[in-house]
Amino acid sequence: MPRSTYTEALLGPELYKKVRETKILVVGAGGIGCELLKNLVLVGFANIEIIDLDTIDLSNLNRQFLFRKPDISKPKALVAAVTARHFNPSSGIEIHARHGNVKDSVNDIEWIKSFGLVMNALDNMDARRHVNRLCQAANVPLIESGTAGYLGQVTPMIKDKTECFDCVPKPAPKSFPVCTIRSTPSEPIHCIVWGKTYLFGKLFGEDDEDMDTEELDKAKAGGENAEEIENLKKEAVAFREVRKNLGEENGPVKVFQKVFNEDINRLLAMEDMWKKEGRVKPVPLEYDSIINGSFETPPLRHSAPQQPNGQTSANGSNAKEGLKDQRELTLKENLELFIDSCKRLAARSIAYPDVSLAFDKDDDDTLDFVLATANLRATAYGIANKTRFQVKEMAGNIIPAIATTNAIIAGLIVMQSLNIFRQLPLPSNANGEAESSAGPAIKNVFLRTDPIKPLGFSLPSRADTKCSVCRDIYIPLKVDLSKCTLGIFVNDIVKTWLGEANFEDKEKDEEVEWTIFEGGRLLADPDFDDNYGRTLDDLDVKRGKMLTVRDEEGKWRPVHFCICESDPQSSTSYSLLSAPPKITLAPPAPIQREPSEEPILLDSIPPPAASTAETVPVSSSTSTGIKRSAPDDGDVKDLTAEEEQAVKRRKVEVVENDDDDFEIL
Ligand SMILES: Nc1ncnc2c1ncn2[C@@H]1O[C@H](COP(=O)(O)OP(=O)(O)OP(=O)(O)O)[C@@H](O)[C@H]1O
Ligand SMILES: [Zn+2]
Repeated sequence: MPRSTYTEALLGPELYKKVRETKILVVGAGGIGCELLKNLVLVGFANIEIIDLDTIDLSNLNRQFLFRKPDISKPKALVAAVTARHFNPSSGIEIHARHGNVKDSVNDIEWIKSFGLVMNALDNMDARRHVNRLCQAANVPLIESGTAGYLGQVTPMIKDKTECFDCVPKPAPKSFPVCTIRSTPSEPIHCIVWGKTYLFGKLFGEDDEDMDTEELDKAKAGGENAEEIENLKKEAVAFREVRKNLGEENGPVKVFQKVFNEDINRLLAMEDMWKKEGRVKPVPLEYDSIINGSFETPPLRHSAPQQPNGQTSANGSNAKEGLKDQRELTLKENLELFIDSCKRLAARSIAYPDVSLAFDKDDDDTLDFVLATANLRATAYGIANKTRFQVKEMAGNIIPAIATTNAIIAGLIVMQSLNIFRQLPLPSNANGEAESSAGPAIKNVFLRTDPIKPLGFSLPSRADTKCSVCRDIYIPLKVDLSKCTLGIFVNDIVKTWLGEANFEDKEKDEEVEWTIFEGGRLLADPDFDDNYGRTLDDLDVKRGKMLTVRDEEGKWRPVHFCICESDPQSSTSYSLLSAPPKITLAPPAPIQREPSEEPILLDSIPPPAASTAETVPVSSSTSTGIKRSAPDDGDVKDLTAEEEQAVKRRKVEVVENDDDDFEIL
């Protein structure tokens, strides 16, 4: 009996038909994407497109199980599609795999409209935002997802029914004041950021004098110590000298001398700096005495176990024990590693003078350099040292990725996709009637570290009426970019076609004045028609971009014309597919979120050991139990100390997750 017999019996003929017929898009073939694709194929989704820009890396293999060692360097999407098909070979499943960026211009509104549902399995904000806007513009339901260690979430986003990805502001990337990083560090992370973004850049990165001055001027304008900023400017100039001599035999020792001795002495001379409460004066490091073992290590500012050899251990472990990368280096070892990694990097800079080096957690030379510099600086400031493993995790912004979490989240995505199919009508049946059936409510689902209640859900919030993504108006515009001028666009499309739209609350004789933007570029306004004679091509308005039209007064919501490929049959330079839309008023004030929109934990919770996708209840029965806030975005979540401990204790498979979203500085 074919596999589909059971699925059809479970889902019922109506839902199963939707599963078979709806074309779906999976964006990302990484940790979640691989699990998801396999699930979709097993359930019987028969018309799948998957897109991923990346190729397979060795570090993906421990959790992206559709890939094997011989697949390394091959496109993820292509390999994932070939492997996943074997999970359900008999059912005529079509998987169209594409190796490319979802942001490519060919992936325009017309393309996204060809899908009945989109599922994101991404790892960065930028791509998520892009897909969200496309889906909102095209009115295609999106299921957003993310994991961070043991945490995860699945969030359906449906235009006019739920909030979108951009309705909720996202936390700004973590950053530290310039002076904390450059002069007064107090935590290991400050030393790591200094080594990775400052010292590394100064010695081996692009030497951008203007950017340096700009950053320092900004810090000064922001109220940071003016004298210190002037000193830092001088320091930047001195670096240029040191950098020139880096390739010489004693170049790295000179760098050490400057950075860990002279610069620290210079800082100590600034008496005022150390008067501030809580500031701990650093101790200059001395090359010779560290090498001959006579250097007296400064005490730690926060008490931590002292090793018999004078070395301190951040975690209390013996400095000589443990796995190679999980052992703390001695001060002398850090110094030797600093000199050695400087030599290796200098040799690379000399061999390829036109290529500026960049920190990469998987590049041993750069990681060794950051490890050694961070620990030397930490020692000078009485801050606990970190192991290579810890520095790699912190400098590489690594959030442990756990295969099981990805698998659970992928299962929940499929459950939610079935809920969406139950709730939403299919485009139309043969008779042109919309098909829909009632079913369990669409929910946001959260995977948490609470062993008693690992799964929680909330009913989706309404869209924020001020959201500039999902509340705006989108119109596909098929246009021959080489023929259509901005003048035609403004006069024929905006003033004439859009001018005939039904504007909410428009006075009889009210004149609307329009401003035209592409992204952040102003192309035209009532007093600026210089570009009218230029074609859209000439103005770099390409397929996949949007021409945004705003009324000068900001009374109505903006209208975005989404540029699509022109119709080859069309004799005109553009074609609009519909009548002008209703132009609604822009909202007057931000809305207040209602307390009832807080996440609610599930009433019936599956036992932790059995918390698989199949055991997640999908009934709409809700509980008014304990309320907890959900992670706003799985992939930007910092693990708490408790969660970090849990990761270590359970010795789960911990793998690297190069999260593009989270930046230290
Ligand atoms: N703009 C984009 N277009 C297409 N695919 C994208 C885009 N941005 C990210 N991706 C893909 O999304 C997937 C996310 O998967 P995941 O979070 O497991 O990251 P990863 O890169 O595979 O793993 P790691 O970062 O730990 O090495 C990746 O395969 C990545 O290539
Ligand atoms: Zn929104």
